[in-house]
This record gives sequence, C-alpha cells and structure tokens, in this order.
Amino acid sequence: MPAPRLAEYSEAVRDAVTHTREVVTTLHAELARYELVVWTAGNVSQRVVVDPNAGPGDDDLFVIKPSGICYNELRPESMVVCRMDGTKIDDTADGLQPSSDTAAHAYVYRHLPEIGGVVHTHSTYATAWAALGEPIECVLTMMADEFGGDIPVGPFALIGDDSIGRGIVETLRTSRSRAVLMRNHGPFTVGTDARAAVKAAVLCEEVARTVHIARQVGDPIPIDTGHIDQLYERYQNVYGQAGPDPTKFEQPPRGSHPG
Ligand SMILES: O=C(CO)[C@@H](O)[C@@H](O)COP(=O)(O)O
Repeated sequence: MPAPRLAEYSEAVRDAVTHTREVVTTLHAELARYELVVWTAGNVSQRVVVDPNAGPGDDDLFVIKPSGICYNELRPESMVVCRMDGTKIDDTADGLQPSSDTAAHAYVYRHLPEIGGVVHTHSTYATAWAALGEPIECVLTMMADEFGGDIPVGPFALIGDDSIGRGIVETLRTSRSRAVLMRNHGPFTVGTDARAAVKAAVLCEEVARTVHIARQVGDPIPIDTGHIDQLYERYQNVYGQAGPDPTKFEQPPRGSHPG
C-alpha cells in the first residue's frame, strides 16, 4: 500500500505542518545568526503537533531541513515532512531529500516521546570538545541551569542510519542534559520543541567556549551536586516569566537530586 501523501491528511494536520515548517525555517536562521553553523552543516527538526493534549504518537510527522541546502536558501516550502520512520512524505518539498541526519532525528523522536525538537550543529568549541571525546564538566551556573550537570559525550557513529540516534538516546538516558557531544562529530541538542533545542545549542556553544578559556588559565572549580540540583530546579521552574516570583523561590532540601 503506497504511503499516504500530505494531501490525504486532515486539514488540521496540514495546517500544523504549515506552522511547523515556518517555525523550523525561522530557527535555522537562528543557527546562522548565532554562528553555530557554516555552509550547510547542521540541521533543525520539530515534531508536528496537531493536538497538544493528544501527546506524541507513532504516526506523528516531523519537519526537517532538506539536505545540502544553504541556510539563506531555506524556505518553509523547502522543509521536508517525514514520518517517524524517517521516510519522506512524497508530495512535500518537491524533489528535495531530507537531511542526512533524518534517521537520527527520527530515532530520538521514537524513543524519547517527550522530545519535540532536535538540533545538530558543528559549532566550533562544542565540536572541539567532541573531537577530544571529553565531557564538559559542570563548572558554571549556566551549565547547572540549562543542562543540570556535565554535558556528556556520545559514541562515535557513522551518519545515515540509526547509529547516531541510538548514541544520543543511550547517552541522554543517563543524563538530564539537553546536549550531547557526539564523539568526533559535534553537538546534538533536544528540547520540548525546536526553539528549546536551539536554545540548548546556543548555550552549549557558549559554555564550551567559556570552559575552554578557563582551562587555558587554570583548573575550573566543579559545582557540587547539591548546588547543581538547586540551580537546575530554580532555572527550570522559576526563571524568567514562567514561574512565581523568582526572589521567593524555596530552594529544595540539599541533596534532593531528582534523577
Ligand atoms: O554532520 C553532518 C555531516 O557530517 C550533517 O549533519 C551536516 O553536514 C548537515 O547535513 P544536511 O545538510 O542536514 O544533510
């Protein structure tokens, strides 16, 4: 039985696809604006959410960048729509093929249902750490806030099949980090949506650079686990306009590590 074409999906799905393509196009421009990518390197995808109350499903779709297209040429209509097995919905993006990392993104969506966005970059400092195969130790409050601890390293994996996705998922199962440095390759980040994953990519490069600079001068001082937990809880629950008055946040009892 031939795979359904986008035209055969409901109007609600097609409207959600249109919105997701616009979001993913805008966020690719953010990777370039923050200088996290050069030429065609890197990619962004987002799960297509039709009913936020329905939760993720195996028949979800996701939108991802076409392979090898420069960032200034990306348009919503060039974004490729794929199924959760990574296959392309044929009547989308004309003859453009999806990113070479599509299988990796699809694997993450299938195995981490809470994830709604995936980003991959080759940002300089984070990729340098990936070349060393060395995790970035949690020595900055920004790392505790956003990553809840060290930024881990994932295994070396060839591109094009489930290997990278499997490495990302297996690494993140033992870490609450939203970033993983795939060895010899570069950072992959995840989030509840693509914007959260792009934020994680921006902050991953920022802390990779800062910790590298600190290590040129001396030995950065690790933050203890209890303080990492307190910083992570505050940032994830109160920071910005998301929570109650940040000046009145009750610190959780010491050592109450959530993981
Ligand atoms: O990391 C790699 C290749 O090593 C790819 O993600 C990167 O070049 C972008 O490829 P796509 O243009 O998304 O196919």
